Amino acid sequence: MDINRENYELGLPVIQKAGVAHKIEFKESPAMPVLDELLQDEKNHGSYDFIFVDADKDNYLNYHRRLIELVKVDKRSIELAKVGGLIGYDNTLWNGSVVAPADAPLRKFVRYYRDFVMELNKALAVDPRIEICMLPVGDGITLCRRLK
Ligand SMILES: C[S@@+](CC[C@H](N)C(=O)[O-])C[C@H]1O[C@@H](n2cnc3c(N)ncnc32)[C@H](O)[C@@H]1O
Repeated sequence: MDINRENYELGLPVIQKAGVAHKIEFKESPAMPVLDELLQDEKNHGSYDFIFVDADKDNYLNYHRRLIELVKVDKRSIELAKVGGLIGYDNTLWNGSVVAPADAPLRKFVRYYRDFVMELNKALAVDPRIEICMLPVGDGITLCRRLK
């Protein structure tokens, strides 16, 4: 899912070349309502083997709640990721700003999202339902394996 179809279409030739286009159901939409829609269908609960999150950093914790935390819907507790499944959060080093001194000169958008990324990193580090591994590749990817 992506709010911008053009970005999906940019990668589509590679997806087609790999012969996996038939496995993709693209949704042009903000992620949140799509996740909420997925949560409405019981067959999606705890069913996802792998989820990759690479969108608006100020919503990562909201996404995390829908993917792994127990969201209460009609008094039932539900979530999307499978036990044993993986969630990847991209940009968790956020241009290195997460370890920069508070007064470091940062570009405006880097500074704006830094606190959100740091908040996510802290929440993931103490979340007992997952084990995490931060890969220092690119802009940092944190892999979370759902334990329970
Ligand atoms: C850094 S790009 C990554 C795209 C893709 N993962 C890749 O590596 O090519 C971030 C993407 O998030 C999308 N995006 C931003 N806010 C979003 C939202 N609220 N819901 C869904 N997608 C969003 C943008 O349109 C953009 O395509």
